[in-house]
Order: sequence, then C-alpha cells, then structure tokens
Amino acid sequence: MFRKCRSIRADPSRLLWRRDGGGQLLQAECMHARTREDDGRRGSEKGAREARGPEFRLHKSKGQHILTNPRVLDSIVRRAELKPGDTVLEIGPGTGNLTLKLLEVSRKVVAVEIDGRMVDTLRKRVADRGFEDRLTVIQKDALKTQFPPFDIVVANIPYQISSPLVIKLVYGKIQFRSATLLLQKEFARRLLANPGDSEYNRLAVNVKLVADVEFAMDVSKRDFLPVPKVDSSVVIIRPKTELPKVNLAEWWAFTRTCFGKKNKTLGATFKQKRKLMEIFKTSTLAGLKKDVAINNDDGISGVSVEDGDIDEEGNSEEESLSSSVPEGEMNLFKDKIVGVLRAEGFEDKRPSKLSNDELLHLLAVLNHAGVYFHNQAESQQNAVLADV
Ligand SMILES: C[S@@+](CC[C@H](N)C(=O)[O-])C[C@H]1O[C@@H](n2cnc3c(N)ncnc32)[C@H](O)[C@@H]1O
Repeated sequence: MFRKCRSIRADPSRLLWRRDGGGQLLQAECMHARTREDDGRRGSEKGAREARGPEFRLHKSKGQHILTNPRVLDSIVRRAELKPGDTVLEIGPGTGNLTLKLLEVSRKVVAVEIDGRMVDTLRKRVADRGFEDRLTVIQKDALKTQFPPFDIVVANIPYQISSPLVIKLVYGKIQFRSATLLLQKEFARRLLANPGDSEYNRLAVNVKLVADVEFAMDVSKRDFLPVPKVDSSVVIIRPKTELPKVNLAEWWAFTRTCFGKKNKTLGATFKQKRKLMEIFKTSTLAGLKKDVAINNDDGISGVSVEDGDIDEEGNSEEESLSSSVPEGEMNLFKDKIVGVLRAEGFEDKRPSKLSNDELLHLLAVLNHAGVYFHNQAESQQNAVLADV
C-alpha cells in the first residue's frame, strides 16, 4: 500500500514503469526514495545517493504526476500524428518521459516547465540520448509565457491550469495543427460535451466556437507516479480553419452573460436588474462608438469586463449607473431585449441546450437591435485569460 502524503520524494531516474517477474507493479519503489535496496546501502548513503542521482519532492500543488507507462506514452505520440519536420510544444515536460518519445519522431521540442529541478533532470536525460540540440526549454509559467511558433502541441499538462491553458492555445495568435492533451477525465468530458449534456458549459461553448475536440483514450490513474485521485483522458483539439464571423470580444462577453447561471432561462437572465444595468452601459458605449468591428485577428486580447469595478468615488458601477438611468429608460431597454428573445423563440430556452449556431444567431439579432455586451471602455489586455 502507498502511504498518503502531500508530496513524495522520488528519484527522477527511477520514474519509469517497471514490473517484477510476477507482473506486479513496483511503483512503491519509485514513490519513496528509501527502498529495501537503499536500506542495504545505508552504510554508504553518500555513494548510493551519487549512484542514483538527485532526489527531489514531487509537488501535487504543481500537478507533478509523472506518466510512467511507456505503452500509454507511445499511444499518445501515435495519436498526435507527428510529422518529421514538426516543432512540438510540450507544456510541463517534467522529467522528460514524453519529451524523449517526442524527440524520436519530430524535428524539435519546445518544452515549457516551471520547476527548475525538473528542467535539470530533463536536460540531462535528453543530453544522454544525444537530442540536446533539438530541445528548447523555457523555464517559466506556461500561462505567463509567450509561446514561440510551433506546429503541434503534445502534453501531459498540470491539471490545475487546464482551462486557461486550453483557452490560451485556441484563442492565441499562433496557428497550429492540433493539441493532443492529457487532461483530467471530468475536464475532458466537459470539452467533449454537446448542448443538452449535463457537463456542457461556457468553456465547451467557447472552445467549440474555434476548435473541434475529439476523444482519443482514457488513461488510468495507476499509470502515474504518484498515483493521483482522478482518472485522465486524452483529447485532440484541432483549431477550425474557418472561424465564424463574430467579434470575439463581443462573443466572449455575451457567453459570460448567458452562462452566468447556465440553467436559468435566457428570459430570466436578461430580466435581472444587475445584468440589465451592465448591458445597458455596454450598449450605450457601443452606440456612442459605433465601431464594433467584425474582426477575428484579435487573438486573445479582446475582452476585459469584470464585475464589481469601482469608480473614483468608491461607488460600484452598478450604483452610479442605476442612479443615472431613468427607470423608464431601463424599462424600455428591458422590453427591447425581451422583445428580441420572444420574437426569436429564445425567451424560455436555457443556454446550455443551445448550439453555437443558435447562440451566434441570438447575438447577431441582439447586436442588430443595438444590444452589446463587450465593454469597449475597458482595458483589452489579456481579457479572455483574465476571465477563465
Ligand atoms: C502532470 S506533470 C507532467 C510531467 C510529464 N510531462 C509526464 O508526462 O510525466 C506536469 C508538469 O507541469 C509542470 N508545471 C506545473 N505548473 C506549470 C506551469 N504553470 N507552467 C509550466 N509547467 C508547469 C510541473 O512542474 C510538472 O513537471
């Protein structure tokens, strides 16, 4: 039985899948630095340490679960359909189990890893195989790094950054063929969900607008060291070659409004006083600017609207807005939105049951009626990422 602990001491050179003669897993040997073999060598601990290389703790907080089953690693690489000339982006290479397989079949790997101890081990293992000229390591937080150009992504990513990372990839400026990602199973199910499924949410809606997602395979938690609490799945995300003609900033803000409470009907959502105030403000600003351009080249820098912004007097936007908008005007605005919802048959619909084509149609008719969602007065920096 494995001991439960927040982090484990592990010898990176041993983080490989091994079975004994009877087919039993020898993971315990890898999970704890002190093994029976090591105990025998206790008299010359220093020598033993040198022989087995550096040891370090694997931190669950950094999602450090090393994929150790070579059959699974091979399957992931096979499903990614790499070409010999490809530059592969790998997020979170860890000790390099997947990196080495990727280097065998591609031109170059760009590996983004936050943990310097992992980077040292990775570099050493890659150099031992003579691949060092084809590896570029970026030792940074993948969410705060501008990726260099790449053809394809293959990665066992840290699960805690799944949402922002997937959005960063599919709404980013770099064009790529596909991203083969090992994800927490529940997260993968959400990406794969369709309208009407219980897992269908705003993330799936936003990803599906710009990419197709395919299920590749499930991976057991026993294929990792240390063994995580959750199972995993591999999905392949392929950016669409033709994007719908919609302002991404506007779309992003619109889906945030619709999916604020995904099981509410759209009629109920759009009648909330607070929401109406926000939309009144963004529509008024858009009306003044009259320049909501249809533009899909914005990458991810399209939106930044957060709740609870405070003005210089310390009042919330809602308070200052509500005191400045006559009630009659607000009621007319509400009637306009409800009129559009009713005329188009959306009033009693729930957003989680609508296809992206239906949502795009609703956004188009609302925009046509002068109802806008993106707050054009706000900073446009890193807007999409700030919101996931
Ligand atoms: C699930 S492990 C995968 C290790 C390796 N790819 C494998 O399959 O065995 C995730 C790796 O991502 C790294 N990591 C965690 N947060 C990160 C971040 N924000 N940016 C880059 N790497 C990160 C961890 O240090 C860890 O090495």
